[in-house]
Amino acid sequence: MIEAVKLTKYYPPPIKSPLDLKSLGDFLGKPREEIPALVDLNFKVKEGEIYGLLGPNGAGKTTLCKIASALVIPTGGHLYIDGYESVEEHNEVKGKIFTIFGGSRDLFGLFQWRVSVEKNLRFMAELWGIPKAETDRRINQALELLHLKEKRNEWYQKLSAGMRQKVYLALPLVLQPEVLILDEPTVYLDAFTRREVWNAILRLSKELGTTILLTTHNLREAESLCDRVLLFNRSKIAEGTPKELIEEVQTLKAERKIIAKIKGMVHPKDFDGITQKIEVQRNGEFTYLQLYFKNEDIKEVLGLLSRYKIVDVQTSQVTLEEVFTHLCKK
Ligand SMILES: Nc1ncnc2c1ncn2[C@@H]1O[C@H](COP(=O)(O)OP(=O)(O)OP(=O)(O)O)[C@@H](O)[C@H]1O
Repeated sequence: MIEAVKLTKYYPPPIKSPLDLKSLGDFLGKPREEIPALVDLNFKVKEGEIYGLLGPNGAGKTTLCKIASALVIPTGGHLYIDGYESVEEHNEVKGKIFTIFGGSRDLFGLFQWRVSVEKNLRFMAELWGIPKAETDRRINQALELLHLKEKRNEWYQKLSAGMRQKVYLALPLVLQPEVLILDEPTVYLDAFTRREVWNAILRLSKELGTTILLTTHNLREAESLCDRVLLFNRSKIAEGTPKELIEEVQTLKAERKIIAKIKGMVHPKDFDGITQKIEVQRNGEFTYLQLYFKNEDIKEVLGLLSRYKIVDVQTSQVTLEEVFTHLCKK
C-alpha cells in the first residue's frame, strides 16, 4: 500500500545573510553542505497495517510524513501510495489520505474557533463529500469512542488543548481515509486520553482496514499499536514486529535479570561462577535477590533458586525502549 524506494531528502542549507547567497565557498566552487533528512530509505507497508516510524530527534520522521502528504518534495527516490507517486501524482491519492501532525496542533487552522465541535467535524465531512446520513452516524460513533459526546455543542475555542487534539483525532474516524498518517498523534495527551486515542486508532485499523503510518517517541505506544516498526535515522537501522526486535536485542545482549523474594537466608556463594552480578538485601524474614546472568545459564540459575523457599519471582524483559537505545547507539 505504501512503498519507499531509495527515498532521499536533502534540505538546502540555511541562508544566514544576503552575502551568503553567493558565498566565498560557492565562488571557489565548493558547494555548501545540504542537510540530510532521509538517505536511500526503503520500506513497504501492507494494506491495513499499522507501521511505526521510530527514530531519534532529527531522524527524518516528519519529513517522511510531509513527503507522504505532498508537502515536501523528495530530492531522490520515490514514495508510492497505492501505486501512485505521493508528490507527482498527488491528485490521484489526495482523497484517500489524511494526515495529522500532532506536534503542531493547529498547523493548518483546520478548525474554526467559534464554531461547535460537531459543526467543525460536519464541515470537514462535507468537504470530503460524505453523505449526510453517513456523516451523522460517523460523528456519533467518533464522539462516543473518544468520550466527547458532552462537548458536541461546545465551541472549539472553549476546549482544553488536549481536548482540541482529541477532536482533531476524531476526524479520521469521520473521514475514514484509506491511508492515515499520524505524526506524533498523542504528544500532548495524558495517559488516560492517550489510551482512548489508541482504541480509536486500533478500531480504524482492525475494523475499517485503514493503513496507518505512525511516528511516535512513546515506545509503549509503538509496542501497543504497531504491527511492524521501522527504526531509522535518515536510513534504515532495523525493521520488524516489536516482538522480533525485542528478541533480536535480547539475544544480542545475551543478558537476563531475575528478582526473587525468598523466605529465609540465601548463600550468595551458591551462585558463584554462574551469575555475572548478584545483589542481596535482607528485609525481616525475607531475602531479596537480584541475579544477572547469561541467557544460556537460565536452567542452572533456576535449578539453584529452586533449593530455596521462593515467595515471588520476576524476570526483567527487554522492552522496545531498550531496543531503541541499544540499536540507535550502535
Ligand atoms: N524546512 C527545513 N529546512 C531545513 N532543514 C530541515 C527542515 N525541516 C527539517 N529539517 C532538517 O531535517 C532533519 C530531519 O528533520 P525532521 O523534522 O524530519 O526529523 P524528525 O525525525 O521528525 O525529528 P523530531 O523527532 O525532532 O520531530 C533535521 O536535521 C532537521 O533539522
